[in-house]
Amino acid sequence: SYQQDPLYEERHLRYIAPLGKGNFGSVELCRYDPLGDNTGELIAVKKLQPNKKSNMADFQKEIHTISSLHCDYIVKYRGICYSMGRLSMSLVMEYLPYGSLIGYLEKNKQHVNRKRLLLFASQICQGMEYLQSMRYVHRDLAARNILVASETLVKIADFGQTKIIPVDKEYYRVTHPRESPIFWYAPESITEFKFSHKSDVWSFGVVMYELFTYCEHTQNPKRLCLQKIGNEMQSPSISMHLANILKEGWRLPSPPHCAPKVYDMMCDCWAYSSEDRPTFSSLEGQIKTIIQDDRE
Ligand SMILES: C[C@H](Nc1nc(-c2c[nH]c3ncc(Cl)cc23)ncc1F)C(=O)NCC(F)(F)F
Repeated sequence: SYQQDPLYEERHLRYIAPLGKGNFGSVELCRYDPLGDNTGELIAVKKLQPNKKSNMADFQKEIHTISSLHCDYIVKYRGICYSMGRLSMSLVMEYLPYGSLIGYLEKNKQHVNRKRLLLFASQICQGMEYLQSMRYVHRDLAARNILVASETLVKIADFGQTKIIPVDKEYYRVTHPRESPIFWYAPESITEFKFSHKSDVWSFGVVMYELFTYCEHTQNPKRLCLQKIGNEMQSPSISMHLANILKEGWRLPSPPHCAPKVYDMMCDCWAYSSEDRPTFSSLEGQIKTIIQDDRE
Protein backbone atom coordinates (compact mmCIF):
# COMPACT_ATOMS: atom_id res chain seq x y z
CA SER A 1 0.00 0.00 0.00
CA TYR A 2 1.14 3.53 -0.64
CA GLN A 3 2.09 6.14 1.95
CA GLN A 4 -1.20 7.21 3.55
CA ASP A 5 -1.59 10.49 1.68
CA PRO A 6 -5.04 11.88 0.97
CA LEU A 7 -6.91 10.13 -1.82
CA TYR A 8 -7.84 12.51 -4.62
CA GLU A 9 -11.44 12.13 -5.81
CA GLU A 10 -11.71 12.27 -9.57
CA ARG A 11 -14.90 14.35 -9.44
CA HIS A 12 -12.94 17.29 -7.95
CA LEU A 13 -10.13 17.08 -10.56
CA ARG A 14 -10.27 19.97 -13.07
CA TYR A 15 -8.19 19.31 -16.20
CA ILE A 16 -6.21 22.44 -17.27
CA ALA A 17 -3.49 21.52 -19.80
CA PRO A 18 -1.16 18.74 -21.01
CA LEU A 19 2.38 18.91 -19.57
CA GLY A 20 4.08 16.18 -21.58
CA LYS A 21 4.42 12.53 -22.48
CA GLY A 22 6.66 10.20 -20.44
CA ASN A 23 7.98 6.80 -21.46
CA PHE A 24 4.65 5.15 -20.72
CA GLY A 25 2.44 7.80 -19.20
CA SER A 26 1.31 11.33 -19.87
CA VAL A 27 1.31 14.13 -17.29
CA GLU A 28 -1.42 16.76 -17.11
CA LEU A 29 -1.76 20.02 -15.20
CA CYS A 30 -4.92 19.89 -13.10
CA ARG A 31 -6.52 21.84 -10.28
CA TYR A 32 -7.86 19.81 -7.35
CA ASP A 33 -10.86 21.94 -6.51
CA PRO A 34 -13.21 20.23 -3.99
CA LEU A 35 -14.83 23.59 -3.10
CA GLY A 36 -15.53 24.22 -6.78
CA ASP A 37 -14.44 27.87 -6.49
CA ASN A 38 -11.04 27.68 -8.25
CA THR A 39 -9.18 28.04 -4.93
CA GLY A 40 -7.85 24.46 -5.10
CA GLU A 41 -4.16 23.60 -5.57
CA LEU A 42 -2.53 23.03 -8.94
CA ILE A 43 -1.18 19.47 -9.27
CA ALA A 44 0.60 17.35 -11.88
CA VAL A 45 -1.32 14.16 -12.62
CA LYS A 46 0.47 11.26 -14.33
CA LYS A 47 -1.90 8.87 -16.07
CA LEU A 48 -0.96 5.43 -17.32
CA GLN A 49 -1.67 4.86 -21.01
CA PRO A 50 -4.19 1.96 -20.97
CA ASN A 51 -2.16 -0.70 -22.82
CA LYS A 52 -0.01 -3.70 -21.75
CA LYS A 53 -0.68 -4.73 -18.13
CA SER A 54 3.12 -4.91 -17.57
CA ASN A 55 3.01 -1.11 -17.60
CA MET A 56 0.56 -1.22 -14.70
CA ALA A 57 3.12 -3.20 -12.68
CA ASP A 58 5.87 -0.72 -13.61
CA PHE A 59 3.54 2.19 -12.82
CA GLN A 60 2.76 0.78 -9.38
CA LYS A 61 6.50 0.44 -8.74
CA GLU A 62 7.03 4.06 -9.83
CA ILE A 63 4.28 5.20 -7.44
CA HIS A 64 5.76 3.11 -4.63
CA THR A 65 9.21 4.60 -5.31
CA ILE A 66 8.19 8.26 -5.45
CA SER A 67 5.88 7.89 -2.40
CA SER A 68 8.90 6.74 -0.35
CA LEU A 69 11.09 9.76 -1.24
CA HIS A 70 11.21 12.83 1.02
CA CYS A 71 13.86 15.31 -0.16
CA ASP A 72 13.86 19.02 -1.09
CA TYR A 73 15.56 18.13 -4.39
CA ILE A 74 13.07 15.46 -5.49
CA VAL A 75 9.60 16.20 -6.86
CA LYS A 76 6.99 15.64 -4.14
CA TYR A 77 4.44 12.83 -4.19
CA ARG A 78 0.95 14.04 -3.29
CA GLY A 79 -1.16 10.89 -3.55
CA ILE A 80 -3.18 8.84 -5.98
CA CYS A 81 -6.48 9.33 -7.76
CA TYR A 82 -8.60 6.33 -8.69
CA SER A 83 -10.89 6.62 -11.69
CA MET A 84 -13.31 4.38 -13.54
CA GLY A 85 -14.25 2.83 -10.22
CA ARG A 86 -10.70 1.93 -9.15
CA LEU A 87 -10.10 0.35 -12.55
CA SER A 88 -7.34 2.85 -13.33
CA MET A 89 -5.22 5.05 -11.10
CA SER A 90 -3.23 8.23 -11.54
CA LEU A 91 -0.14 9.47 -9.71
CA VAL A 92 -0.62 12.94 -8.19
CA MET A 93 2.52 15.06 -7.74
CA GLU A 94 3.30 18.67 -6.88
CA TYR A 95 3.20 20.97 -9.90
CA LEU A 96 6.46 22.80 -10.61
CA PRO A 97 5.55 26.00 -12.46
CA TYR A 98 8.86 26.63 -14.22
CA GLY A 99 8.69 23.30 -16.06
CA SER A 100 11.52 21.11 -17.32
CA LEU A 101 15.15 22.23 -17.03
CA ILE A 102 15.65 21.99 -20.81
CA GLY A 103 12.93 24.52 -21.65
CA TYR A 104 13.94 26.77 -18.74
CA LEU A 105 17.63 26.99 -19.73
CA GLU A 106 16.87 27.51 -23.42
CA LYS A 107 14.47 30.34 -22.54
CA ASN A 108 16.55 32.00 -19.80
CA LYS A 109 20.19 31.41 -20.84
CA GLN A 110 20.84 35.17 -20.87
CA HIS A 111 20.28 35.67 -17.15
CA VAL A 112 21.31 32.26 -15.77
CA ASN A 113 24.99 32.68 -14.89
CA ARG A 114 27.55 29.95 -14.13
CA LYS A 115 27.05 30.37 -10.36
CA ARG A 116 23.35 29.49 -10.84
CA LEU A 117 24.28 26.46 -13.01
CA LEU A 118 26.59 25.26 -10.22
CA LEU A 119 23.79 25.76 -7.67
CA PHE A 120 21.49 23.59 -9.82
CA ALA A 121 24.27 20.98 -10.19
CA SER A 122 24.74 20.96 -6.40
CA GLN A 123 21.00 20.47 -5.80
CA ILE A 124 20.79 17.57 -8.30
CA CYS A 125 23.88 16.06 -6.65
CA GLN A 126 22.25 16.30 -3.20
CA GLY A 127 19.08 14.72 -4.56
CA MET A 128 21.18 11.86 -5.95
CA GLU A 129 23.03 11.49 -2.63
CA TYR A 130 19.64 11.07 -0.95
CA LEU A 131 18.50 8.58 -3.61
CA GLN A 132 21.71 6.59 -3.08
CA SER A 133 21.14 6.58 0.69
CA MET A 134 17.80 4.85 -0.08
CA ARG A 135 19.64 2.28 -2.28
CA TYR A 136 17.88 3.54 -5.41
CA VAL A 137 19.54 3.90 -8.83
CA HIS A 138 17.67 6.41 -11.00
CA ARG A 139 18.85 5.00 -14.38
CA ASP A 140 17.40 7.91 -16.36
CA LEU A 141 19.17 10.97 -14.94
CA ALA A 142 19.04 13.60 -17.69
CA ALA A 143 18.13 17.30 -17.97
CA ARG A 144 14.74 16.25 -19.46
CA ASN A 145 13.96 14.63 -16.09
CA ILE A 146 14.86 17.64 -13.96
CA LEU A 147 12.14 20.15 -13.08
CA VAL A 148 12.52 23.82 -12.11
CA ALA A 149 10.61 24.80 -8.95
CA SER A 150 11.87 28.41 -8.86
CA GLU A 151 14.73 30.60 -10.14
CA THR A 152 16.89 29.00 -7.43
CA LEU A 153 15.55 25.45 -7.03
CA VAL A 154 15.52 22.37 -9.25
CA LYS A 155 14.22 18.88 -8.46
CA ILE A 156 14.81 15.39 -9.81
CA ALA A 157 11.65 13.76 -11.24
CA ASP A 158 10.46 10.75 -13.28
CA PHE A 159 11.22 7.57 -11.33
CA GLY A 160 9.85 5.25 -14.02
CA GLN A 161 13.24 3.55 -14.54
CA THR A 162 14.37 3.64 -10.89
CA LYS A 163 15.46 0.33 -9.34
CA ILE A 164 16.54 -0.75 -5.87
CA ILE A 165 20.07 -2.19 -5.58
CA PRO A 166 19.81 -5.62 -3.87
CA VAL A 167 21.52 -5.63 -0.43
CA ASP A 168 24.11 -8.26 -1.45
CA LYS A 169 25.12 -6.52 -4.70
CA GLU A 170 26.71 -3.29 -5.90
CA TYR A 171 24.71 -3.08 -9.11
CA TYR A 172 21.36 -3.86 -10.74
CA ARG A 173 21.37 -5.85 -14.00
CA VAL A 174 18.45 -5.17 -16.33
CA THR A 175 17.19 -8.29 -18.10
CA HIS A 176 14.90 -6.73 -20.69
CA PRO A 177 16.62 -3.59 -22.06
CA ARG A 178 13.95 -1.28 -23.46
CA GLU A 179 14.21 1.91 -25.53
CA SER A 180 17.30 3.14 -23.70
CA PRO A 181 18.77 6.65 -23.42
CA ILE A 182 22.22 5.18 -24.30
CA PHE A 183 23.83 8.61 -24.83
CA TRP A 184 23.44 9.19 -21.07
CA TYR A 185 24.57 5.63 -20.21
CA ALA A 186 27.86 4.51 -18.65
CA PRO A 187 29.82 1.97 -20.79
CA GLU A 188 28.92 -0.96 -18.47
CA SER A 189 25.22 -0.03 -18.79
CA ILE A 190 25.49 -0.04 -22.60
CA THR A 191 27.38 -3.33 -22.94
CA GLU A 192 26.34 -5.31 -19.82
CA PHE A 193 23.06 -3.61 -18.81
CA LYS A 194 24.65 -3.04 -15.37
CA PHE A 195 23.35 -0.08 -13.36
CA SER A 196 24.79 1.24 -10.10
CA HIS A 197 25.31 4.47 -8.16
CA LYS A 198 28.46 4.82 -10.27
CA SER A 199 26.49 4.62 -13.52
CA ASP A 200 24.18 7.33 -12.12
CA VAL A 201 27.40 9.37 -11.53
CA TRP A 202 28.26 8.99 -15.24
CA SER A 203 24.78 10.29 -16.16
CA PHE A 204 25.22 13.15 -13.66
CA GLY A 205 28.34 14.15 -15.65
CA VAL A 206 26.17 14.28 -18.79
CA VAL A 207 23.60 16.42 -16.89
CA MET A 208 26.43 18.83 -15.94
CA TYR A 209 27.35 18.95 -19.65
CA GLU A 210 23.69 19.75 -20.48
CA LEU A 211 23.62 22.46 -17.79
CA PHE A 212 26.77 24.17 -19.10
CA THR A 213 25.62 24.00 -22.71
CA TYR A 214 22.28 25.50 -21.52
CA CYS A 215 20.65 22.45 -23.17
CA GLU A 216 21.48 24.08 -26.53
CA HIS A 217 20.15 21.50 -28.99
CA THR A 218 23.07 21.87 -31.40
CA GLN A 219 25.30 20.53 -28.59
CA ASN A 220 22.86 17.81 -27.43
CA PRO A 221 24.71 14.65 -26.26
CA LYS A 222 22.84 12.36 -28.69
CA ARG A 223 23.62 14.70 -31.63
CA LEU A 224 27.34 14.94 -30.82
CA CYS A 225 27.70 11.17 -30.22
CA LEU A 226 25.96 10.38 -33.54
CA GLN A 227 28.18 12.89 -35.34
CA LYS A 228 31.22 11.14 -33.89
CA ILE A 229 29.87 7.66 -34.73
CA GLY A 230 28.77 8.74 -38.20
CA ASN A 231 25.07 8.81 -38.98
CA GLU A 232 25.13 5.81 -41.31
CA MET A 233 24.84 3.15 -38.53
CA GLN A 234 21.58 1.25 -37.96
CA SER A 235 20.28 0.85 -34.43
CA PRO A 236 21.73 -2.46 -33.03
CA SER A 237 25.33 -1.39 -33.66
CA ILE A 238 24.93 2.22 -32.54
CA SER A 239 25.28 1.14 -28.90
CA MET A 240 28.30 -1.08 -29.64
CA HIS A 241 29.87 1.73 -31.69
CA LEU A 242 29.23 4.18 -28.85
CA ALA A 243 30.79 1.76 -26.34
CA ASN A 244 33.86 1.49 -28.63
CA ILE A 245 34.51 5.22 -28.99
CA LEU A 246 34.07 5.59 -25.20
CA LYS A 247 36.57 2.77 -24.69
CA GLU A 248 38.96 4.54 -27.07
CA GLY A 249 38.68 7.62 -24.87
CA TRP A 250 36.29 9.90 -26.78
CA ARG A 251 34.12 12.07 -24.50
CA LEU A 252 31.69 14.94 -24.97
CA PRO A 253 33.74 18.13 -25.56
CA SER A 254 34.02 21.01 -23.09
CA PRO A 255 30.98 23.31 -23.38
CA PRO A 256 31.91 26.79 -24.72
CA HIS A 257 33.24 29.16 -21.98
CA CYS A 258 33.10 26.34 -19.41
CA ALA A 259 35.70 26.68 -16.62
CA PRO A 260 38.37 23.93 -16.91
CA LYS A 261 37.76 22.69 -13.35
CA VAL A 262 34.05 22.26 -14.14
CA TYR A 263 34.84 20.29 -17.32
CA ASP A 264 37.40 18.27 -15.32
CA MET A 265 34.59 17.30 -12.91
CA MET A 266 32.45 16.07 -15.86
CA CYS A 267 35.44 14.04 -17.13
CA ASP A 268 35.93 12.51 -13.66
CA CYS A 269 32.30 11.31 -13.84
CA TRP A 270 33.12 9.78 -17.23
CA ALA A 271 35.96 7.55 -16.01
CA TYR A 272 35.68 4.38 -18.12
CA SER A 273 35.90 2.07 -15.12
CA SER A 274 33.12 2.66 -12.61
CA GLU A 275 35.28 2.49 -9.49
CA ASP A 276 37.40 5.40 -10.76
CA ARG A 277 34.36 7.70 -10.77
CA PRO A 278 33.78 10.08 -7.82
CA THR A 279 30.94 9.64 -5.34
CA PHE A 280 28.02 12.09 -5.28
CA SER A 281 29.20 13.36 -1.86
CA SER A 282 32.71 14.13 -3.15
CA LEU A 283 31.19 15.83 -6.23
CA GLU A 284 28.96 17.92 -3.97
CA GLY A 285 32.03 19.05 -1.98
CA GLN A 286 33.91 19.99 -5.17
CA ILE A 287 30.93 21.97 -6.51
CA LYS A 288 30.57 23.83 -3.21
CA THR A 289 34.27 24.73 -3.31
CA ILE A 290 34.02 26.03 -6.90
CA ILE A 291 30.96 28.12 -5.96
CA GLN A 292 32.85 29.67 -3.03
CA ASP A 293 36.02 30.31 -5.07
CA ASP A 294 34.00 31.70 -7.93
CA ARG A 295 34.06 35.48 -8.34
CA GLU A 296 31.23 36.06 -10.77
C1 LIG B 1 5.84 13.65 -18.83
C2 LIG B 1 6.19 14.94 -18.12
N1 LIG B 1 6.71 15.89 -19.09
C3 LIG B 1 6.79 17.23 -18.76
N2 LIG B 1 6.47 17.69 -17.53
C4 LIG B 1 6.53 19.06 -17.30
C5 LIG B 1 6.21 19.60 -16.00
C6 LIG B 1 6.10 20.95 -15.72
N3 LIG B 1 5.81 21.11 -14.41
C7 LIG B 1 5.72 19.89 -13.83
N4 LIG B 1 5.45 19.60 -12.55
C8 LIG B 1 5.43 18.30 -12.20
C9 LIG B 1 5.68 17.30 -13.11
CL1 LIG B 1 5.64 15.64 -12.58
C10 LIG B 1 5.94 17.56 -14.45
C11 LIG B 1 5.97 18.90 -14.81
N5 LIG B 1 6.94 19.95 -18.25
C12 LIG B 1 7.27 19.48 -19.48
C13 LIG B 1 7.20 18.13 -19.76
F1 LIG B 1 7.50 17.65 -20.99
C14 LIG B 1 7.21 14.61 -17.06
O1 LIG B 1 6.87 14.09 -16.00
N6 LIG B 1 8.49 14.83 -17.40
C15 LIG B 1 9.55 14.32 -16.56
C16 LIG B 1 9.94 15.39 -15.54
F2 LIG B 1 8.92 15.64 -14.71
F3 LIG B 1 10.99 14.95 -14.87
F4 LIG B 1 10.25 16.54 -16.21
